[in-house]
Amino acid sequence: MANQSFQAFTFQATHLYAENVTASSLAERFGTPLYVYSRAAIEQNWDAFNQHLPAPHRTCYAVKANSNLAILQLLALKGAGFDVVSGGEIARVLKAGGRADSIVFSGVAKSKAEIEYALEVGILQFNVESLAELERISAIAQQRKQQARISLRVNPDVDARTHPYIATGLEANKFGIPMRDALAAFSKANQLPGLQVVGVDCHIGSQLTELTPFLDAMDRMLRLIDELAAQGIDITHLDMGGGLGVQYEDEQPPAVGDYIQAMLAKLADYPQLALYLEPGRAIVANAGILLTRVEYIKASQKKDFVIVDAGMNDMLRPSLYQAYHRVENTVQGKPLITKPVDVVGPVCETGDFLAQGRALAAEEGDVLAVFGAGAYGFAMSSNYNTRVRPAEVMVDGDAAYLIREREELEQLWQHERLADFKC
Ligand SMILES: Cc1ncc(COP(=O)(O)O)c(C=O)c1O
Ligand SMILES: N[C@@H](CCCC[NH3+])C(=O)O
Repeated sequence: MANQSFQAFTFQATHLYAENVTASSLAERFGTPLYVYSRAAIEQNWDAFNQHLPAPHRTCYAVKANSNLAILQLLALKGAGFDVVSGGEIARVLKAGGRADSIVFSGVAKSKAEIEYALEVGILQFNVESLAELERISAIAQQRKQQARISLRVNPDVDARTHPYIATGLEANKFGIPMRDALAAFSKANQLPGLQVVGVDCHIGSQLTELTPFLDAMDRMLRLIDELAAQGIDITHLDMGGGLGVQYEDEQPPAVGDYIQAMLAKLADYPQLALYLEPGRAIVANAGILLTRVEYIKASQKKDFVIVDAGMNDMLRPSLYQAYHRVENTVQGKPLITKPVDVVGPVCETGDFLAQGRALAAEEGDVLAVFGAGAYGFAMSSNYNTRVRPAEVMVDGDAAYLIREREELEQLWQHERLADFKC
């Protein structure tokens, strides 16, 4: 609960509110499925990081968690930095008014064109994931008569104790350079003419609910920084990535302040080091819900199916990770369905569910809210089954801004062409 002092989505009497607006009025006005975000919640989550991590430290919001332009705009107005993983995300940040020199560029497969683009616009630094990438960036920077600022992402081989699909800090994962090769990699980077080595980077996974894996990884990074100093390579910042978890069900993740203070305490003997963090989920997850309307109720022997108009194409986390998201009727007070309920979508996959085995009150036409949908919700949506992706709305007090129009069918095949078949 520690990270949830502000509750953007609350029941008042029988109705769910998003800030000061009822969820049912939003569903009526904008249609469903609909992602709804709270400006105040995003700002409060951001402020928690910013307040505990003053300059020269930096918070770079991980754009992949939710890349809607209005969300990036809001964070840019608050002075955020950004962590990106593609040229597309760089372009989004710039389009939303973010500063190029606040961008760190992560990711294992940066293309030549993306590196060119990043150097062209003048990003803050590259988080480099392999020796081959070091050489590629150096060569491109040299051709452009530039020096690229780089951090090397080191894989500390620490168990993040999270879902295996979102753990990234084990040697078996594709990310970063193994710890045992790190010294050699830094020494190589230091000799490459197009590079300026500035940092050490690591990111061990997402939805972490304990401090210990972060602190273990940090100890390993600080030992490496000592060894680098002994070799004459001076590091000016340590990027510990993102990964702080949120409460979806009954997890008790550390509070932002405790998480940051524990890390800053480890820097007491390193006055030259700035700490960078790249939170995604912790900024937006609990600042968003997904509204979906009940199409049908279908009874079966052991359980009932509440069939809704949002599917795994709109919200993939339950299907992909068996992730738990709280689901509630936006109008309370109706009797519970007597059997356990699976909330399922329209997509033709058995794995198309938003919730399983729940106690729920629902009738045809009701609007349900899926909580914790602000991170990796719309961002992982698709057009599978030729379904248009949902609209997105940002609520700010009494006001609701449409920040993404619902797609239209014609847009789904606008880049397809009928072939000129010979009959
Ligand atoms: C390099 C990097 N930084 C930051 C993040 C953001 O992670 P989270 O949303 O868990 O804070 C990720 C995603 O896991 C990542 O891969
Ligand atoms: N997509 C994941 C998080 C992945 C983080 C990316 N490195 C989720 O929904 O939980």
